[in-house]
Order: sequence, then structure tokens, then C-alpha cells
Amino acid sequence: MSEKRKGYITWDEYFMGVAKLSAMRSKDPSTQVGACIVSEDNKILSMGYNGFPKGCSDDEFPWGKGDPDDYNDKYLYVTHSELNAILNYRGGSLEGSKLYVTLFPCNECAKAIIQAGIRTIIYESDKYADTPATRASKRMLNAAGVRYYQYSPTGRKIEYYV
Ligand SMILES: Nc1nc(=O)n([C@H]2C[C@H](O)[C@@H](COP(=O)(O)O)O2)cc1CO
Ligand SMILES: [Zn+2]
Repeated sequence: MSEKRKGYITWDEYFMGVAKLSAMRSKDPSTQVGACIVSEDNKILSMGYNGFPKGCSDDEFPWGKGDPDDYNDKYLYVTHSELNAILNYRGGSLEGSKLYVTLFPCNECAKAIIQAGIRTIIYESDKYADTPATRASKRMLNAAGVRYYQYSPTGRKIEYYV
């Protein structure tokens, strides 16, 4: 056997796969989001998923939304996967890096993405495309010249057994 194996996964499948694995750690009963930040030369720098900040117990803080009392709304407490991935990175600069994320970033994360120097976003779902948060996000990303494109799945089922 002198030729390389065929059927190995692409870089996009690899990193979106890592983002999805990360999302599976989320405790949010409604939407689980995962992110993976990668250097220009395809090395993983950081990962994250949506969750409460350190010390804010997943069992004590509220996971609900739409509670008449905003104080008990998860949106006040959750850190988004993208921001967690940015904050989890302790190695220095993210300048020029790429972000793989399972859901299009919101406006608040867009600010952090732009300021961190992330230059490319590869996203899977855009299920909140019509919301002001996503529209404002695209407005800022476009102005800042951050490139984004939707991940196109190959249809390959990613499973591994030795
Ligand atoms: N890009 C994103 N990254 C995220 O981590 N999130 C988080 C915030 C919430 O925990 C959850 C969305 O909850 P819901 O609105 O579908 O019930 O996903 C949300 C978005 C949407 O912009
Ligand atoms: Zn966000």
C-alpha cells in the first residue's frame, strides 16, 4: 500500500466537528452552540460552548426564557459559545484566526470577534437570521471586513472506531 488513504475528513469537517462536540457540553435545554477557533495554519487555539460563567451553578441559575420576571431569564446570564472560546484563549493574540461556530454569531459576539482580530467565520445554522441581533451582527462584520460563509456538509457521517 503506497498511496494515502482516501475518505479522510476535510479541515472544515474537522473543525466544525470539534465545534459540534463542544456544543454537546451545553446545558441549555433549547439551543446548544459550540465554537472552535483555529489559526491561519489550521491549528486549534480554543473552544467554547454556551453556558453560565464560572461559579454560577447550572443547577441554581435559570435555564428558562420568557419568564415574566426578566431577572429569571437565561439571557441575562448565559455566555455565548463564541465569547467563551475567545475568553478561554490564554495564548496571546487571535489576530488573523478563523472561528467555526454552529450558529451565526449575535451582535455582542460580533463586537468581540472583530476586536479580537478574528478574520473569518464559518457557521452552520443561521436560524436567527431575521432577528435584529443577527442583522446588526452582519452589519458590523461587513463593515469590519470579517469574511463569513456557511459550512456545507459533505453528507459524510463522522464516526470513528479503531
Ligand atoms: N450565536 C449564538 N451563540 C450562542 O451561544 N447562543 C446561545 C445563547 C443561548 O444560550 C442559546 C440560544 O437560546 P434560544 O434563544 O434558542 O433559546 O444559545 C446564541 C447565539 C445566537 O446568536
Ligand atoms: Zn453571541
